[in-house]
Amino acid sequence: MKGTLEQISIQGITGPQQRPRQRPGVRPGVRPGIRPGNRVDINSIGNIAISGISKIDVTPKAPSRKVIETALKTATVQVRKDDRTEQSLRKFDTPDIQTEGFGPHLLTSLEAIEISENAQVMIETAKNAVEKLKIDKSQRRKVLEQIPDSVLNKIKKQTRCPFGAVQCDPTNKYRTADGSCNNVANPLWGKSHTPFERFIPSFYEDGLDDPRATDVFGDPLPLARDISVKVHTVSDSTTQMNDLSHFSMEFGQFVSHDIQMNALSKGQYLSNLNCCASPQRRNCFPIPLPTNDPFYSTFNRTCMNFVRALATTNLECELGPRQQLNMNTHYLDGSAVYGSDKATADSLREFNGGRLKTSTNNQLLPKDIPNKSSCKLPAGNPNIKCFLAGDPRVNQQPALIALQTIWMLEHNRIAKTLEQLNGDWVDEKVYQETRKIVSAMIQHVTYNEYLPHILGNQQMIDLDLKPKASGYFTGYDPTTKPQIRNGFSAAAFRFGHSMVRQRLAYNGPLHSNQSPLLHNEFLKPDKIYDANGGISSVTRGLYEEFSQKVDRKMTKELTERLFESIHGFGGDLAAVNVQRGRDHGIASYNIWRMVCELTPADDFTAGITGGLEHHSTVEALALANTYSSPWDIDLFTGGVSETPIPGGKVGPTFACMIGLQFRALKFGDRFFYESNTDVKFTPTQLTEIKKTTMAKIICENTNINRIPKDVFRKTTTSNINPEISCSSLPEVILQKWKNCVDGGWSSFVKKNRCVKMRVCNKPKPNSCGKKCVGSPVQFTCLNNIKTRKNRKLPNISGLPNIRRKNRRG
Ligand code: HEM
Ligand SMILES: [Ca+2]
Repeated sequence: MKGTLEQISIQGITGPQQRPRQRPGVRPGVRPGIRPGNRVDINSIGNIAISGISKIDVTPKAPSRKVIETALKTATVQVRKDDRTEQSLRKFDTPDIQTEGFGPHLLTSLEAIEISENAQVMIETAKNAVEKLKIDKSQRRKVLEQIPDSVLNKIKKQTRCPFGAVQCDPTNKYRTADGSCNNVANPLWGKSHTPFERFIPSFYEDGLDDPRATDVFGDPLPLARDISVKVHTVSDSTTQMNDLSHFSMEFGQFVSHDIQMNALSKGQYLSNLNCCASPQRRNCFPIPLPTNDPFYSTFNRTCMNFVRALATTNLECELGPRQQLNMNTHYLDGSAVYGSDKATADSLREFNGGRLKTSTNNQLLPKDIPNKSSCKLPAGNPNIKCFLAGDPRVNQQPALIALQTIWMLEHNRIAKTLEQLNGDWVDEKVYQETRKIVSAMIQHVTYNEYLPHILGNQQMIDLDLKPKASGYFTGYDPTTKPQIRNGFSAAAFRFGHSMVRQRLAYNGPLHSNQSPLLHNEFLKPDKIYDANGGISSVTRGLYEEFSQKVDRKMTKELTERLFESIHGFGGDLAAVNVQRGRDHGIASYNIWRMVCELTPADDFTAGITGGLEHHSTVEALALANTYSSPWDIDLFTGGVSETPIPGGKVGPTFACMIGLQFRALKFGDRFFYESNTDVKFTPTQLTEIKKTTMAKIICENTNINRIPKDVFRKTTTSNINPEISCSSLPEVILQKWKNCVDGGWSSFVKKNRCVKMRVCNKPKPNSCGKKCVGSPVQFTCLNNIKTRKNRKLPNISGLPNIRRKNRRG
């Protein structure tokens, strides 16, 4: 098995100097990889590839302590020098909204920048050490893995590893704001501001840091923009889906914003790097635009800004390849609504009745008065402001604002009811219980409604992703790493970009439709305030329209006009996706096929095993016209252009990667809503949560009163998915949360002079089935009892277990 990967790694991926000039003719027989079902060990998928790839040769010895210490000294000087260069080039930096192509994905936190400052030294140290020993690029990572802990620990101390210990409260029944302490043994797993995990190791040009750049023949890879033009850009309007609604697209983006936000590099004082003006800077990786570019050449543009993601070490702060930082909690935990750290969470709270802050008659998200989120405000209307939510990208476009608003309103609706039901609950209790319910609802809608449409029923069953019709899920596995995987974030889950329509519909075609082009709506909150817009009309527009198919094609609104302020100067999201994959050292498409137990392509022949097996002729041709070898295909490009699997919307490679990620998010989350862990819902509460549908949540929080049962499918006027009355949709009965506090004890009653006992009777029986905590008996007059044996226990009816236990002593 390993031999197979060895061959491929030599021929396909390890470095230009080792690559043959002819096509790699490898046809491995048995492939290591991922099998469906319970045997999947998500954590070890990377190891399969590591063990295979690293056996290329005998691994040279790890650098000695002395080499590493010298490397560290040099690195420290180097990073300081780089810092000075950055200072001197800061004249090129621009503030957010004045930066061409600025979008809220560039809102990097100060915390991320601080983490990266430390990491930069570690990565430079690693590079210096392997260069000093003249270690081949293909073996650098492996060599660094051999460094003994004693040496590593010393370096870690010197460079102050930013991923230090956290204090956990073992009695906390709720998720922490930053996701820490979810996994008791590994409290940092899934915390915000920690690195993305990897399914398989990185594939950097130099083995550690430089973006993937050369093809299997040693020539430069095709330019990201060329790939976008030849594979991803099409004239709009032709590739509608025939079932899923545009709401499916938007929900995907909302889920994406819950589980990940990549920290991108910034210039001095949180301004933006202008990489076209200063490409030599350490985090610049601008996208060249070909002189014959069909669109940008008209505007004489030759370069598109692109900044690298901030560098970090891995969570263990080891000396190794560059990693990237997730600023959000990795868990699917409602962080897009609540925030990914305590300060943000607090800033969004009313601190009254458990509610979240609102604006505009409690109908809209709170306003960002200092305008830190940098959206575009219309002139002459001072009431219109950008919005605030748990995820800073909320203002990116109105459909996202609408969904963010709906979930915030759902929180406040539930909080109000819980407060009414439980007069004795303080603000904190209402907030946390409501947050627990809302996070559970987000998870339920994702696993019950959204994912089956994307992955198809079979993949849901194979990976045990389907919620049970009733009862608990018992598969919580504290050894499963929940973290978002780099390949998922930088490529696979970006499949949703292909579903984006050219136009955003307000009110929907069944109701006086208005459909402006998407680029006109980027960063604009005004329609949300508008009587003709508003969240109801945006939401209706989403389920009354089809989404675009998941295929290689993306609307020109995204590939030519992303966040444009002047026509011709917008961005290209397809090119950015390709460039981001290279920036993160994501392995090429064929490698991921192998990881997923699919046969890699040796040639561009469509539809046959060993060729582009899961591509149609037209898609294969587009790839053949772009790449010299199928071994070079970028993961985003190769994956998004696969023919969808039966019953799903993405091809087999992305279905595998997305499926495994959501499996990790289910099996590795102690707070997963369906899980039978110490923080579980009561059985009756879980039954209620499972009644949640996205349609009902929309009904509850907008002025929509007729809606299709499945908003992920486009509504029709036939009887396939017709609009029905909101009142006919099942309701989550919040009464099941009434007084759901631990039971209360009666006062102690003395029995037989020595033993006191009490009865669990407040309320009686407890309305949500919770027991009293602690022992019903207490021994107070031990001095009256001669020996334990002699102790006479009272005959407490209904407590047989306790008696037996006490007898055993
Ligand atoms: C109008 C709709 C959308 C727009 C304008 C948009 C725009 C963007 C932008 C500008 C980025 C940052 C790219 C980079 O610098 O690497 C991004 C990242 C991403 N997008 Fe979208 N997107 C949209 C919808 C979606 C949808 C529907 C999905 C998934 C179903 C999705 C998934 C992702 C993912 C996974 C990332 C990487 C996130 C990260 O690592 O921070 N996006 N998107
Ligand atoms: Ca999260």
